[in-house]
Amino acid sequence: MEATAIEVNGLRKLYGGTAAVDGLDLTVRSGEIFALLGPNGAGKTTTVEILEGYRRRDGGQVSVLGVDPAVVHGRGTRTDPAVRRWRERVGIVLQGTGEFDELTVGEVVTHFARFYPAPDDPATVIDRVGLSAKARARTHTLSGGQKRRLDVALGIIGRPELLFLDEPTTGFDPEARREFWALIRDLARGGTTIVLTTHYLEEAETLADRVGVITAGRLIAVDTPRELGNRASALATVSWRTPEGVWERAQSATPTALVADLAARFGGEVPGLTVTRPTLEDIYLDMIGAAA
Ligand SMILES: Nc1ncnc2c1ncn2[C@@H]1O[C@H](COP(=O)(O)OP(=O)(O)OP(=O)(O)O)[C@@H](O)[C@H]1O
Repeated sequence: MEATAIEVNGLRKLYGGTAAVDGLDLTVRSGEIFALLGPNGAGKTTTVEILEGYRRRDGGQVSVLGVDPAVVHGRGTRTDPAVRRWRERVGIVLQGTGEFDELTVGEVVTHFARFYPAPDDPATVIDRVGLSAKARARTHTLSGGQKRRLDVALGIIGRPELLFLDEPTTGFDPEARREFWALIRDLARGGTTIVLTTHYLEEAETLADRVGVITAGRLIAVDTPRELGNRASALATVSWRTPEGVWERAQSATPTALVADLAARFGGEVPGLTVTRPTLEDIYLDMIGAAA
């Protein structure tokens, strides 16, 4: 397996002369969960679809599992064994399986399994995405969240090395989202590299080894969720309640010293004490605000 799953240098994509992706550099390591964050229209989907081989690019170098995805656009590539082999190694979670409305969940997953040389067992995959109770239901009868789970099942049935998920948990209820996160972690533990786009900062924080922030077609920051934008060393906010019942708050670079001081002042327990650092969402919003 390559140490680097995805390498992108100077990627450009123009729509009618306007750059939607404008010199984007990106490296995704094999085996990591990488989350792409960015406001609406930043260029996330365009970037991901170029990596998947679904869109052509106008400039830059791209390597996905050691292959330039642009090969899929060449003549006669549908039948080229090397291109087919690459496609089998890359899993994509598409939105919607409309044309299979009349088939059951089990039939659709079994049908997709036939496209792959060494697919997972359809019943196991249906169980993993939490759709066992719906295995015999026609897909047009599924709820929005259940359809999304089916999309995920179709993305992983071929046991891909690299899985792309574009806003995978939109429309999920909180419990379904947590189950989905467990599934993604499980896939990553099994060695699958995962690239996801999301607008849920909690999702990025919980799942991602690293996050990348895209604004205006460029990657402006990459780091672990804990370290992004110097988050780990950002000022902490300490708040507490005075004996008179008034809430106080102070920002501090040395919150431990402040808390020790308060403990001494109160002679023990500090009423209502909390120490917080900026959330990933705070840092992210600052970052895209500054880039705008
Ligand atoms: N087929 C297209 N034709 C013309 N412009 C397009 C096309 N697809 C995307 N764009 C434009 O490219 C820019 C980037 O779009 P993209 O879908 O990549 O953003 P995104 O970061 O995925 O946004 P979102 O978070 O809303 O999904 C936007 O300004 C969009 O209007």
